[in-house]
Amino acid sequence: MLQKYSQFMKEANLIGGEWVQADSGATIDVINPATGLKIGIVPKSGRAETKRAIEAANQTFLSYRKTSALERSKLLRKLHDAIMDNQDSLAELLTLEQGKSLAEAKGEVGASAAYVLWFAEEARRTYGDVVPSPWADRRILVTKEPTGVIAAITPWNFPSSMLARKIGPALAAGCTAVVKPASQTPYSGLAWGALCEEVGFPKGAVNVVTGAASEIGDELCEHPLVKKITFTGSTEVGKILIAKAASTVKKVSMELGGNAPFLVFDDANLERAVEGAIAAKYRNSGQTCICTNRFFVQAGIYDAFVEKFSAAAAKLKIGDGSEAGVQQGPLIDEKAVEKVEELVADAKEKGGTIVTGGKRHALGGSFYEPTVISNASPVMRFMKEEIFGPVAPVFKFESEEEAVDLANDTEYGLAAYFYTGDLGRAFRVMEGLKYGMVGVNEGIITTPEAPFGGMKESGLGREGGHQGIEDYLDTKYVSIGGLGL
Ligand SMILES: NC(=O)C1=CN([C@@H]2O[C@H](COP(=O)(O)OP(=O)(O)OC[C@H]3O[C@@H](n4cnc5c(N)ncnc54)[C@H](OP(=O)(O)O)[C@@H]3O)[C@@H](O)[C@H]2O)C=CC1
Ligand SMILES: O=C(O)[C@H](O)CS(=O)(=O)O
Repeated sequence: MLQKYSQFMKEANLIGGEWVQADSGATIDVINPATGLKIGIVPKSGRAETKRAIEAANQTFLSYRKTSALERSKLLRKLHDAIMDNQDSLAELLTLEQGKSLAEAKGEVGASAAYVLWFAEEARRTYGDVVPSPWADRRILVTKEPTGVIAAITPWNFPSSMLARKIGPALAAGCTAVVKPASQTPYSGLAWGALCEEVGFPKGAVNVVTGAASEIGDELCEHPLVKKITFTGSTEVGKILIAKAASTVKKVSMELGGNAPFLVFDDANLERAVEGAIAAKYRNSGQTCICTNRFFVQAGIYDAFVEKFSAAAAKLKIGDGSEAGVQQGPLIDEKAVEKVEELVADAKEKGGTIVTGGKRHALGGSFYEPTVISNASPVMRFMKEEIFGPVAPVFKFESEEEAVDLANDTEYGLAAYFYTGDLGRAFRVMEGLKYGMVGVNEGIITTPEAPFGGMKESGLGREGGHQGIEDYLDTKYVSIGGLGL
């Protein structure tokens, strides 16, 4: 029987409105992480195809930039509706290539639509200014104009919603885009091209190329017609892109790695804290940049928290994300599991206690048991390294000051969470944490209305909120004389 997702499973690249193969005919296999089986292929494009995509995007930009904000807003609303009308198919495709549970995949597709709807509204609010002139015979205007062709490079962990946070504001502002999805999860990115085509965005507005990351990346970073690079992925790759983008002084938005702390104070609501901890740790099998990486629990509540938290983790249903009721899918690949195994072994060598999990799941492949490790200590690699897997080290602390110092002891600054029932403590800790996003008594905080982004080496810029469209606009100051005033 034809699977619902097949209509979106594009085994081609979208360049200037045409679905094409790589010039060389080379392809990349796409693997289902739950089964290890090949689900399809995509073109292995390189610099030449990327150059053509950039030129097509620029040709379309010359006319698309002149569309009215209202026109762009209406197109984005149609895109929102198309995503929601196809939510089940897009979610099936996402689970097939990324492995997350269908429930989480549907949630991610819903988030994609929500970001598009938000930017459909923001499109009509890119206000400028009329400034009181210091000259009686002149008038001063400040206007906002679309930046131009933007390049979007996205990771495998949220292959749909990461694009929503880039394509949404770009199209809202009047920009056009060249997209490079992650090679392990290309179909959700290619589906964006199909959806934009379906709702009537002009050919060349959104171009999607798959293939050799460094080749495509180099062309995107070096081509003078690309005016902005927006990237979500590792800090390591982000630094490469920032350096390469400097050659043509491109704007950059970077959503990079994280090392989220999760503080639980003695005065916290324990049930609420455990519920938030499960959500903040095990979403997408721990493979999100804002998943908790380090739990810090005050001494008075430590044992009770570890007991309840590990019991809840042990109950999570592991399996193929396409199966009903599954809460935890596989990790993205064997390399990801090996990294998790290294970090767990390091913790055990340094005195950590495995309370639950701590090994590969009986299902085999890249399935790993939800894991809780007590007696965690700052000498463990968890303290500095992003786990990107379903492993929760729980550290103990005594004082509020110690907790905030431990939480801030990292070069990252993306998301942080803490639970307390004390209002004064809430403000002291919120203001003391050096993170771009803070959850207070909440473990899930992402929403289109709020600016998503980090401090320090977690990145530059914000996605979502009214801030999210600013990076796709150029500010122009106009001084008008000769008016005979
Ligand atoms: N701050 C945030 O919002 C998020 C941050 N992340 C971070 O990303 C990491 C996990 O995601 P992962 O996909 O492995 O990250 P990577 O940085 O390895 O890859 C992200 C994207 O960059 C591409 N890429 C890799 N090397 C280059 C290059 N030299 N030039 C251009 N593009 C390149 C990849 O292509 P290809 O797939 O072909 O290699 C992929 O599309 C973690 O550190 C996580 O914290 C992830 C999601 C969100
Ligand atoms: O890639 C990620 O980790 C996402 O940014 C997490 S979220 O936006 O889905 O919360």
